[in-house]
Amino acid sequence: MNQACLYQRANEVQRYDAEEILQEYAEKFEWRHDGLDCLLDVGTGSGDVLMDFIYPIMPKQFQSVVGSDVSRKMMQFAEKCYSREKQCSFRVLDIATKDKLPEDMVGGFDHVTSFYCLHWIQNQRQALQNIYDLLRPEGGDCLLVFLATNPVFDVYKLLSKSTQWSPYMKDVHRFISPLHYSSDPKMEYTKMLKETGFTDIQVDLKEKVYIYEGLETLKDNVKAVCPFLDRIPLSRHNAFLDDFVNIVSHDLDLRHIEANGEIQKFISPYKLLVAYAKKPALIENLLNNLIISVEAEAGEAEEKKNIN
Ligand SMILES: C[S@@+](CC[C@H](N)C(=O)[O-])C[C@H]1O[C@@H](n2cnc3c(N)ncnc32)[C@H](O)[C@@H]1O
Ligand SMILES: CC(C)=CCC/C(C)=C/CC/C(C)=C/C(=O)O
Repeated sequence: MNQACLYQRANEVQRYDAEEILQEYAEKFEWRHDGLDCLLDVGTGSGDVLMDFIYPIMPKQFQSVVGSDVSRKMMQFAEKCYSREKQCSFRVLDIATKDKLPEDMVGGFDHVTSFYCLHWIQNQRQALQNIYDLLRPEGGDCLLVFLATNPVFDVYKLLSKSTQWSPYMKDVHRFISPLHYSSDPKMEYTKMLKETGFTDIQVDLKEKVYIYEGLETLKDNVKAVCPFLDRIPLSRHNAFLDDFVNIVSHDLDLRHIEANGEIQKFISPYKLLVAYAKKPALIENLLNNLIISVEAEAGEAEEKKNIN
């Protein structure tokens, strides 16, 4: 991710989706009876999505809203912009960490949200386990929104094969959504949520299209999120972006030129995965596990009976 201010200026599609998803799913959150809810947002970035769309839906006397991100620069930027807001703080946190989570965060949240972050992570199971552990032992819920597929990943793949850019993109697979090539992202993610211990799972896969109005709009969005630009000498950025646009236009055929031949639009068909799930209360979880093991034993006994 590149400069927080650049990202905040070029995140229209992320903002649009966050606002739309929260309008549809906010009512699913199970707020605490005492209203003293704590929410953690994962992959908060520059903070405007958290503060403009999530912060306003918190209960009146909520206890805390914590933005988190693996990028220290993003958290410093968000801190500078929003630290005056009540009960709001920002933490550096790698949601895919295999290390121990910060002790003061484990089991500390009633709700975890994440918007346009989890497709940056290959180890989805580790991220889900960490999200599960960050929720309270007495239960909580999460709303996770990220890209299952996006043409940008196909562009990255093609660019990584070119002699010019391959030296900077040898690890391109790290930046392609782990569900981009999945035949059934919804089933795959539902299975991962179940295996992590989540219940009341609702996973939706939303087919969407975003239209980038003009070449500079597209290039600004690429500059804001493309992880390879930081590795390429500044003097070659324009060449990279031109090759990016050429692939979009000619290889993927996603450019539309208006009749007058001047205005270019770039069409981005993508699939957004939206997952809501609950972490059951400890006792409920124990009962769930007991039911699962009893059912498994019953199944084995039935199989043995049929064999004999
Ligand atoms: C596209 S931005 C999304 C920001 C904001 N949620 C929004 O919707 O505009 C993705 C963010 O995820 C962060 N990110 C990437 N990998 C992460 C990880 N392993 N743990 C936490 N944050 C991560 C990036 O640093 C970046 O700020
Ligand atoms: C036409 C086309 C290929 C558009 C894609 C533009 C673009 C830069 C999409 C970024 C998707 C992404 C990884 C967003 C994010 O993580 O916030």
